[in-house]
Amino acid sequence: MKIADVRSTAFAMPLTNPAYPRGPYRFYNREFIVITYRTDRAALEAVVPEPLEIDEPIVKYEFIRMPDSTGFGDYTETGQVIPVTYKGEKGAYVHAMYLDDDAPIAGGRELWGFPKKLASPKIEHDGDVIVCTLRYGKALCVSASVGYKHRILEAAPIAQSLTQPNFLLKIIPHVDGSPRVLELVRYYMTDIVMKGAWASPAAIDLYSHVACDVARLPVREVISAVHFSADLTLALGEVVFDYLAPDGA
Ligand SMILES: CC(=O)CC(=O)O
Repeated sequence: MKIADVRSTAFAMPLTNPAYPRGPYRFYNREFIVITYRTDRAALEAVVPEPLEIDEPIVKYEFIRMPDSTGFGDYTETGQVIPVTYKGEKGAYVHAMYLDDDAPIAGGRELWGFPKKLASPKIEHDGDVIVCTLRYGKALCVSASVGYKHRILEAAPIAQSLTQPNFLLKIIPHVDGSPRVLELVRYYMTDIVMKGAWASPAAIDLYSHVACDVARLPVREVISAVHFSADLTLALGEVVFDYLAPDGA
C-alpha cells in the first residue's frame, strides 16, 4: 500500500481490518447496576491521579449490560468509578473496567483511554435478586447481590447525573516502552433516553487477585444501590491535562 494510502486509510489496527469500527457509539437498553460504597481515604488517594481531587472516600461499583451497542455488539462490563472534582466541577474517574468483548476493549483503550481488561462479568436473575459476579480466569473477584427493583426512582436526577464529565488516564507506550501518550481525558455521555430506574438493597464482596485488584478499594459500608436502563451515546473525548507537557498543557 502506498504511503499516501496508508495515511488516508489508517484508523486502528490492523490497517485493513480494524479491531473496531468508527463511531458514533450508541448503546440501546444499556442497563446499569451501581452499588455505592464507602472505602478507605488512603486507598483512594493512592489510585486517583492529580489534578483530580477526591471529596468523600466513595466508590461506585458498576455492573453494566450492553446488549445492543453499535460497533461493539453485545457485552457485559464491570468496574470501579470514583466521584471526583476537576477544577471545581464534579465528575467521575473510571479507575478500572473488566469486560468480555474484544472490540470495546481495543477501542476503549485506544480511542478514549479506558482502563479495560478481559474478564468474565455476569449479571444473572436469581429469583427475587440479581446476582452479579466477576471472574478473572477461574477466580471469583466480585460477588454482589441486589434486590429486584424494590422502589421506583424518578429518572430525571439519574439522567442528570449521567451528563456529568467522566475522566480517564490514557496511557499509550512508545515502542521503547516509555510513555508516548499520558493524558487526562474527559468524555461525556450524550443523547440520554431513560427507560426506568429503581433502588434496592445490595451486598457486595471483593476478593484479592493479583491481576484484578478490585479489593485494593475495600468495601467498608454499602451506602446505596441503583438499577437503571437507558439509551445513550458515548461521545469521543478531549484531553484536559497532558502529563508529558511541563505545565500539563
Ligand atoms: C467502549 C466502552 O465500552 C465504554 C464504556 O465502558 O462504556
